[in-house]
Amino acid sequence: MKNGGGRTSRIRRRKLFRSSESRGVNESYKPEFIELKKWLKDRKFEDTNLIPACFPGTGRGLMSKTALREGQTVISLPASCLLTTDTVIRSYLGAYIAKWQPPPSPLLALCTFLVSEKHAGDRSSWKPYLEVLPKAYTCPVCLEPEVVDLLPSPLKAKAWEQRSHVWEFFSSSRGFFSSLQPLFSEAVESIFSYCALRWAWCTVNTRAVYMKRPPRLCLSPEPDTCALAPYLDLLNHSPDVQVKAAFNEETRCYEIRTAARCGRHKEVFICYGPHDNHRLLLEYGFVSIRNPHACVYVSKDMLVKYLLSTDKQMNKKISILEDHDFIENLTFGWDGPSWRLLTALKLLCLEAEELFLA
Ligand SMILES: C[S@@+](CC[C@H](N)C(=O)[O-])C[C@H]1O[C@@H](n2cnc3c(N)ncnc32)[C@H](O)[C@@H]1O
Repeated sequence: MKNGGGRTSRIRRRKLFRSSESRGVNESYKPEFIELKKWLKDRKFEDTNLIPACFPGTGRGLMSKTALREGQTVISLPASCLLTTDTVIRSYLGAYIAKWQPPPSPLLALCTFLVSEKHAGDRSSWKPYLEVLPKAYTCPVCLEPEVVDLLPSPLKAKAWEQRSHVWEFFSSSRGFFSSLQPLFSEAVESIFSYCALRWAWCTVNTRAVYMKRPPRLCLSPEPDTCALAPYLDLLNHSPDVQVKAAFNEETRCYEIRTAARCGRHKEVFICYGPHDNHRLLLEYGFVSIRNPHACVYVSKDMLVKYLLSTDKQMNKKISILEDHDFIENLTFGWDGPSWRLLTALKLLCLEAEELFLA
């Protein structure tokens, strides 16, 4: 048909739409990526099959230059490119960390290094990496309070918890920041401000890869598991892909292997975990449209409102659920109610005599 309303043209349009959905615009010509590639090369990173690109659905990410086979290593980043607590302790901050009591946490060490290097600007040997990091984030801690209040519960409560957690992280670190004054000509309060620390916290939270480091006496005993991996951290999340990601002790590289084939000029994804959209927004500041883990939360208030308003055993039933940690994370997913929700509903629907037998 010539008017474009027929079946063939509908199929063609659908195909075109699908391919344009994943088609990225090459960004490797941008000065910040040219500098980053040079910096990585100096640290023995061998150019990969990937190039930075901007995608209509997911924003900035990495695109395959060639088709990728199943099991192929897509990126292999030498240890010298990774930013870990080892990097921080070996730096000018090491002596100050070693002196400070109680010892700073691994997270505080990483965040302090990021803020300090960002402040150093052109003098920082990490400048090419810092230049490609986002200037701002969209995690709830960065949103206006009025926007946080529009989030659905229980995400709203978790978002407020995140804001107090980051504020507390900042307040409790002020003493340590003061101890760094000899390193700077400006007042540390203006360098290690709340906004600067929040930016560093979001950088680590949204971009770090998992890499377990042995405990160190100069750091607090919290798990030391975060490493910043320049360039590799441009990979976006898809709930549908499977990859193998780990530090290879033999090659001394952090490696990512595909578990399935990937076409040429397609966005290459990794999976950040089987997260629902609440968790993705909270931890990474985005939601995934076709998320198989998406779910709707059913709150205690909703259960009480629709099930129990006339039930004389209501308080007892609710307290049983609370005692057994069954009042939170009750969800409906694509397949219907979760096992937790069904279990809670079964208990809430028991007759009085059944409840005493239970
Ligand atoms: C590890 S970084 C990935 C690279 C990032 N897009 C960038 O430009 O630097 C993680 C961040 O990328 C974004 N992101 C990751 N996967 C996404 C997706 N499927 N859709 C939209 N944004 C995504 C989120 O902002 C997330 O916090």
